[in-house]
Amino acid sequence: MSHAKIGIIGGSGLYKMEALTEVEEVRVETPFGDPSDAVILGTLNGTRVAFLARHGRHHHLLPTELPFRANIYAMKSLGVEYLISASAVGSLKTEAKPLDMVIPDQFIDRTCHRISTFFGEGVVAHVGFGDPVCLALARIIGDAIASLNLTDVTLHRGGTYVCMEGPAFSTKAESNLHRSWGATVIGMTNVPEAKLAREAEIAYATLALVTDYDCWHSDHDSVTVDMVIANLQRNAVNAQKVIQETVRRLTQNPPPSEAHSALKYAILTPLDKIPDAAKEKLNLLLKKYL
Ligand SMILES: CSC[C@H]1O[C@H](OP(=O)(O)O)[C@H](O)[C@@H]1O
Ligand SMILES: Nc1ncnc2[nH]cnc12
Repeated sequence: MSHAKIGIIGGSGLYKMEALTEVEEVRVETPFGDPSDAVILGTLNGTRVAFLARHGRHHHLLPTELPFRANIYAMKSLGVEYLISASAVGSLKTEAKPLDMVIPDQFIDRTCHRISTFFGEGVVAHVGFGDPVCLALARIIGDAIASLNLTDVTLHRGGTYVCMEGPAFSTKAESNLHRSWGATVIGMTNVPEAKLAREAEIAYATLALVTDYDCWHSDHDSVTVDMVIANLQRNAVNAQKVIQETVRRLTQNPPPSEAHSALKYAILTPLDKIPDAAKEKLNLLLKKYL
């Protein structure tokens, strides 16, 4: 059966993992519809991983259109316990330069058209999200970057990722507002994913690849799609090296994660009052508690 403990969601400019061998393409059916694309199962230095192109391999889905629930459910159904998100981000701080890598440890949610929960329809749950990424996984990604001594890349451990709705980029007023909040980077995708991963008890962390200075920096042009993709392409080989090294470290030493028991005290509805339809739809997430 198709199975992988480690999942990777590749964002803008990272549509494929070149180093995968023994590749198997799986179309996963979920109660939440189709994922963004087929999940690519492959082997990375002896470890089976599941890779998904967040916007589809041909980048046909807007951030608002992403089937976040289907994507996370698909990863869960393949057995994923650790999920690495690779994402293009704009920088909100001078010191985080294009080509740098940031491992955020906080998020600010500015989305307004996303469904960011598996719950509802008779079952209520509130997961803890004070630490929105798995700090153990974040540390491993940071250690992987540090060990590679990548030229022209500065690692920033920690930082706040603002998740905006998009698809238009920010205005200068918004960009300066986000800066005044002390945020480090901005993107359009990671918060719904992180919330759903937490509900699915998957440890989630982000490798944020800086592609631009958004639109606030007087010495740099405002962000354009060309700029994002050009810088991401310059960094795609490095990003894949980081993912490979992270997978190697995770395989050698999979850390305990609080995310793996996130639902333990989160479900409010008495189990015997949860409607059968909801129990069936969410069986994959709820079965260990039923
Ligand atoms: C192509 S620029 C805007 C686009 O890039 C980022 O995507 P991802 O997080 O999937 O790498 C950003 O969030 C926007 O979706
Ligand atoms: N400046 C920016 N704003 C939002 N998402 C981005 N992705 C890459 N750069 C971005």
